[in-house]
Amino acid sequence: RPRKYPPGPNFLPIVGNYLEYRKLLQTTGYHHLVWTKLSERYGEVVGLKLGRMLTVGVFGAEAIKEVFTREDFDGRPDGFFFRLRTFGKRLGIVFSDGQLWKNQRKFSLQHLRSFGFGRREMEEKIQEETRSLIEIFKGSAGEAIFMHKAFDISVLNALWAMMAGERFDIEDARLKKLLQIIHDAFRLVDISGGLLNQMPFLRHIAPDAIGYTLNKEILERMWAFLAETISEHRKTVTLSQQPRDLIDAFLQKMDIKNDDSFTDDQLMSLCLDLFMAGAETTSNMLGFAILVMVLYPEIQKKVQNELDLEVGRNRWPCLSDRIRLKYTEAVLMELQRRVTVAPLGIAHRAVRDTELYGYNIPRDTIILTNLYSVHMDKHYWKDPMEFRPERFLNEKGDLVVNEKHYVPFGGGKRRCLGETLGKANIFMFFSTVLHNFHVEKADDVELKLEGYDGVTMAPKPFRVRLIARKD
Ligand code: HEM
Repeated sequence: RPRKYPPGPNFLPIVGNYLEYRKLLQTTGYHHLVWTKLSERYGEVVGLKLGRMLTVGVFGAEAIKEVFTREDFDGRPDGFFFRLRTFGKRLGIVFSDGQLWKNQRKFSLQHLRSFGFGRREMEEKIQEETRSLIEIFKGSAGEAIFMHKAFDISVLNALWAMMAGERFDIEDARLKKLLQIIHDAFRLVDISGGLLNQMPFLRHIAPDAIGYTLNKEILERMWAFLAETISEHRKTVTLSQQPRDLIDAFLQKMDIKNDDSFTDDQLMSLCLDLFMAGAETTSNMLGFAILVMVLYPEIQKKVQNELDLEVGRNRWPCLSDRIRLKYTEAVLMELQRRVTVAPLGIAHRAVRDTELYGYNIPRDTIILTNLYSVHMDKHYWKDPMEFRPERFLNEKGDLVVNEKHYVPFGGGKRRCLGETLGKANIFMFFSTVLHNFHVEKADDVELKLEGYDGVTMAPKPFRVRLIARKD
């Protein structure tokens, strides 16, 4: 153990704490709960060694805020698993760091904005998507339909319009398959990169068992899909025309050659990152949102009453209604708290030898911010397991939130880049579905808010019946 490393169980040779971790995973069922157990024993900062990776878990609002606000922790882990996605190099945006990440984050935000991100155009795109999806739902009204991934393509479309200037048909079989593969990829490992990162040599011995084979297959499919889109752009883009989308803007920047981080491999990696980050989280959250409506019919009724009062029956909800739809907003905030779709956030890395809470953190240690522990803090939330939207409303019915204790999108310089889009999509789809339909349970099985484990939480398959509401 490094000197004054955060407390935790003793390391074994080669495997470190891997075996103990695995045992705890079997009993708790979820990676974030393994860490919760360790935190109960060792405190706010817990130090493990998983295979060859020093990995530190950080718990509670205070300590996590410190990680978010200190530059020492702004890095992302390096290693086999992370490089596998980016041609053996450190590329992309989610798992890159240093100057390349800074340039790419700035570029992405600037250009997503110029193609509508956070603006009226984005809302219009989302509205188009809600209309298409509601049409499809109306076609199957009254039937039992699966909801755990019903929003996959719809939420991706607004992002894809800004990135690639196109939308997908909601029934597009090829894309459905691709998104299924992405869901699978997110279930395959946890955010620390799993065994592929901790003991990469195992891929030579047991490539299937540690997920190497499946991982490669998923990546190859994604690359093939993206290569096609990028090559279409390359054929038609010119330096003299206004860029049509983010891919155009990137290709133009490559031609000017004033920044060597704009390469073919980087374009592919950036698209992969944005596509995956944008596709998985929002869709899962909406799946859970519908699940909550089935689990708590009285909350569903209250949301619908508020929609009828504030929006009326003559038009559909829009983003500017949000400030008046306080209860609906509180339901969505409570949802993000209770589900914490990225329970361990996205792994950070100490970029230099540093300390946290008096413990030494060697350079390159992986830091896992346990966002779940912030949202489940008994002292702060009192009854964290309960689904109670009222905790976000004061006596006057106004929304109240303490940013330190509510971190679904992380914080600091690494905070989620897609927050505005994610929130807009969630609000628009949720409110429009409830404005149009009563949501009823379709099967006689017990439904629970607990989802599949992985990099993100995903709702398990469930079906509902959508019953059209009267105008
Ligand atoms: C409900 C929806 C979403 C949730 C809960 C969510 C949550 C998060 C969290 C917790 C992080 C990690 C913050 C950290 O490192 O400490 C993150 C990062 C990120 N998210 Fe999201 N996200 C959502 C939607 C989106 C969307 C729609 C996009 C699409 C553009 C996106 C793109 C990203 C990117 C690119 C990063 C990495 C940022 C960086 O490393 O600089 N996210 N997100």
